[in-house]
Amino acid sequence: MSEVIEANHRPVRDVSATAASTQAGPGALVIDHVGITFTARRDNKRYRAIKDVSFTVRENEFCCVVGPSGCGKSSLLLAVAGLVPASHGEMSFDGNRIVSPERDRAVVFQSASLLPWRTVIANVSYGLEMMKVPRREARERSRAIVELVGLKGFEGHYPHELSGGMQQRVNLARALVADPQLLLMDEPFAALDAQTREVMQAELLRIWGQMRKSVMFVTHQIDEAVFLGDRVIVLSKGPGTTIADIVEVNFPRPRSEEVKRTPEFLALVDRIWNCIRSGATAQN
Ligand SMILES: Nc1ncnc2c1ncn2[C@@H]1O[C@H](COP(=O)(O)OP(=O)(O)OP(=O)(O)O)[C@@H](O)[C@H]1O
Repeated sequence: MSEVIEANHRPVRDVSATAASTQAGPGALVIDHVGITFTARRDNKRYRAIKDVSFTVRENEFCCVVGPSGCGKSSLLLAVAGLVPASHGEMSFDGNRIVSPERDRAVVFQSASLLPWRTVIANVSYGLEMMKVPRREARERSRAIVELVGLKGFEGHYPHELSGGMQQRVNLARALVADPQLLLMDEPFAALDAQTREVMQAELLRIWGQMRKSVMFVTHQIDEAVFLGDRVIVLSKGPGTTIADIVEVNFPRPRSEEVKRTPEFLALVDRIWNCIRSGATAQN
């Protein structure tokens, strides 16, 4: 749910913005007192999705974002991608202000949206073709990424010949092939069955371990966030979403499924779950 707002709303600044900006090193994503509003077509009024959110994603960090349905997770991710403007606040990546989509940031959505008339390798190389990368180089880079995501041998397959998990691997390869510094993932495994989802979580960690990108990963699944992330940002209930908690996850890497059965893991899941369930409001 979003909140209708007055036309002249101005955000209140507090100490967390300063903290967010100064702790960020090079290669960091800085989200500094960002708010997001939408103008609804139905009544032309402005509705606030995100009220005031500040956090950083450090270079090479795997940062997960969770929160109640409708709290604005996807909107925030789209804003970082440069696809939705912030109504106030600032966002920067690697020191550059975010105002539009750029090649340093790639997005992976829940739906793979592959081009059905193109093979796996042609889907993956499409972005490079658009960037006018020479054909041979584009093919070589695409082959390497297809292998990295575990699809060696399937280069000539068409999307309809692939399982949902394999399609999502292609989707990931499409995002990675242009070598972005920041990967933005919006519920990428939500449409997969539980077993495939677990496989893909492990695969994503393996790939991330090899490529070491910064990742902002939005999910509904708290255990997924704790399993994957170095930190979990917990957003408060909308409307007027802020940050409810920031949870450090210190399990050693590489992580295996076993960690999910440890008391420490379950305690973190519980902490986040209680925070979301209680409809917590801002502490940070
Ligand atoms: N393009 C848009 N126009 C108007 N309102 C929008 C638009 N996109 C999102 N919203 C509103 O902003 C709020 C946040 O939506 P958003 O999809 O970002 O939340 P979410 O936390 O990702 O939700 P979910 O977990 O259910 O996917 C919602 O109230 C939604 O209706």
